[in-house]
Amino acid sequence: MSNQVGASQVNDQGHLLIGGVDTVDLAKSYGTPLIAYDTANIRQQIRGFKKIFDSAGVNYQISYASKAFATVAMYQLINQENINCDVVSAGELYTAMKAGFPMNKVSFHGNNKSVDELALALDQRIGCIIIDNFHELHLLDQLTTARKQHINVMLRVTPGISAHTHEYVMTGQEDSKFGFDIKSGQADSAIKQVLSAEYLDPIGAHCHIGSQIFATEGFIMAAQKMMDLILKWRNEYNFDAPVVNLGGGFGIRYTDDETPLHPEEFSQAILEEMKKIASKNQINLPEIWIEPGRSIVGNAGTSLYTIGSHKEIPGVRKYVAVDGGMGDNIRPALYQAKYETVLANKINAPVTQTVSIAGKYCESGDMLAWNQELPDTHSGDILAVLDTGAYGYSMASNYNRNPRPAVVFCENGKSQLVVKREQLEDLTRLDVPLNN
Ligand SMILES: Cc1ncc(COP(=O)(O)O)c(C=O)c1O
Ligand SMILES: N[C@@H](CCCC[NH3+])C(=O)O
Repeated sequence: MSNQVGASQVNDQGHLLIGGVDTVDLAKSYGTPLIAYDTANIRQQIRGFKKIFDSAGVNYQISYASKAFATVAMYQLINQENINCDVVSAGELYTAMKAGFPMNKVSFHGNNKSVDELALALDQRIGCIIIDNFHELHLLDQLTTARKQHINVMLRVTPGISAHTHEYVMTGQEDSKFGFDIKSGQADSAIKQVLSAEYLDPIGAHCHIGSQIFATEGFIMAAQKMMDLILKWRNEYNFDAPVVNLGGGFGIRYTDDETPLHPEEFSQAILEEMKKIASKNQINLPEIWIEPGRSIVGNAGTSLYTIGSHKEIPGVRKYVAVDGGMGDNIRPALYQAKYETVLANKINAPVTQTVSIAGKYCESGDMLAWNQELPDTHSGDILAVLDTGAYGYSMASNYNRNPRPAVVFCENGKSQLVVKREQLEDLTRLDVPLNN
């Protein structure tokens, strides 16, 4: 059994518990594939990020990067925990609206926001638009001028930091599609344009160096670059940026050999560095924003599947196939992401085999996990893939016309369905038959 499952997560029948709920019961009640969240874990992560800033009494915002997992119930939970969120599309913004999330606590990211998306953000009077490029700056200037409507804006800049992570999720390096480049002076031209735009109210600068980052060094370097930038803006353009947003990217443990930092450690490192630079330059500490996504929901989610077929190639490999796969978790296929699995209905049974977990999609690359040490497996057993809470459901697809799974929240021994399982009729809902 994986070290990631503690004794408190197993009941007398040897079944895995999530938020105190028996996963075998969850599979029976809601069917599989099913993504089950331990919502106490989500709350604990959020409170961990807040703790250090709260005890230091500084101004800060935790803005949940909702691309990691965005559903109505999730925005409601985030609101219960009284933090902000960021969205990257009209779809995420709409979901937050449906959840009754306070629009003044939303910021909007994206490297190619459409006119309609910007207009929706303005209609909703959201808290802040994080401008990514000159095209967007121009569009937003035109829109706000036509409406005579002010909006808070931040500039997303690329600080030129290459964080050690998968190249597809690196974003802070110079050669990136995101943000205004600092080195070549784009960030400076952009702030000048914002300062001369009547209805754009600049509140600061944003950067995001990448995702699944394990060390604090990258964030410390980012803090230095961002503070250098706002000091330059202060000296050259007389603009005192009230906010420095250092983005998200805080790494989590997916496998036993990974040892990520706790939210408190990331908050502490960022706060200390920002304070040090502010005091060295004798300026007030700006409000610090961070945007964790994965680290808020990643470890809280578990995907439950029912085992179906087995295939053993003697001397080569044994495949165990489950009733989901790349449609509900594309990460192994896309990033070679690694996960650990347990047999949820026989968690204490002795390990007898090394198997690889195959999905049901028509792709050889549709594998969920390789070389897993598991007890004997039979069709009908429930397999749990651990730590799938971030970028699993939010990147789900209907490939092969498989319906997307249901999602439940579990806390204090109770479960609540928060996303229904897609039905076959949902798959053709948008199809238009030929008319001749
Ligand atoms: C601008 C921005 N902020 C925050 C995040 C959240 O990142 P993570 O889920 O790694 O914390 C991302 C995604 O990488 C992002 O692009
Ligand atoms: N989708 C990625 C993270 C990308 C973050 C978006 N900027 C993942 O699953 O790891």
